[in-house]
Amino acid sequence: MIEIRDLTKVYRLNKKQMAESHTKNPKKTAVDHLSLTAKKGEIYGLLGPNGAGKTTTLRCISTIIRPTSGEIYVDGHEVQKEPEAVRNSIGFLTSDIKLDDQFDADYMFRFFGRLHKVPEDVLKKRRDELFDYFGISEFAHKKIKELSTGMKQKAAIAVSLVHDPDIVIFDEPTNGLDIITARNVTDYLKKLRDDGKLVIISTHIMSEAQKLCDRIGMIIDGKKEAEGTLDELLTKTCTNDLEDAFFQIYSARKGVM
Ligand SMILES: Nc1ncnc2c1ncn2[C@@H]1O[C@H](COP(=O)(O)OP(=O)(O)OP(=O)(O)O)[C@@H](O)[C@H]1O
Repeated sequence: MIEIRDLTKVYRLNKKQMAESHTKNPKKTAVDHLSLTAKKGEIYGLLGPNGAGKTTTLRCISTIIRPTSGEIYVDGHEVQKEPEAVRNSIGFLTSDIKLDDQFDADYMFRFFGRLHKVPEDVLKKRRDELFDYFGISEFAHKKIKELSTGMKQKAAIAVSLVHDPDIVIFDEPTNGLDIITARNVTDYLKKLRDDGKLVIISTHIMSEAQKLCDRIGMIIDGKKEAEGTLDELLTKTCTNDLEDAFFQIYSARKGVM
């Protein structure tokens, strides 16, 4: 289970970032008093526009960055107090963690498996299963730098799952993938959910959230503006699809459109 209580993350901007953002304020609040709970056996989607604070939230859960305030519990372990225990129970995929270009997928998989202390026989079984499923075997010995975007993403997904984590946190998992590979990935996320794991993803693709997620949290300007199952969100907004529901919530928040 993941429980976020009143999470706030404020970035300190350098001069260049301030100039790029056309602001004189050196502080940027990326996540603003956000609370949510996600449980095993569900796919929870963080849905929001660019810059809403989705990646920042996932990076705080995954112990990559420290919250400014608030608490996050991952299977009962608080991320700042017990980061090791948190890292052991999660698999994290994000575009800013890249596999080393000089190595191949097979090497990276085994390297991270050993880092997570996965026994050799289990590691081989996991490798066979994941490489088969994602069709990685045929390029397992090519250097990462020689792989296409989709191949890299598939390899990164397999590596993030090497230790069979109970909680899978994927930041925009289908980013850059063609529809066949994207379907492959979302089907695997459903399988993980059906195996009783908690899957939490971020996305700005409405159709993906609509089809994949059991519950959705809509994030705008770092705040959770709505949360529920697809049916609950459609009922709440009197709409027929998630895109319309999102626009309604977005315009209520921004006072536009
Ligand atoms: N390291 C950083 N330093 C300063 N500001 C940052 C940093 N990382 C993110 N931000 C800012 O925080 C806000 C939230 O960014 P974040 O990446 O969490 O959004 P997001 O919802 O994941 O967006 P996207 O869908 O575009 O990936 C944005 O305004 C972004 O510019």
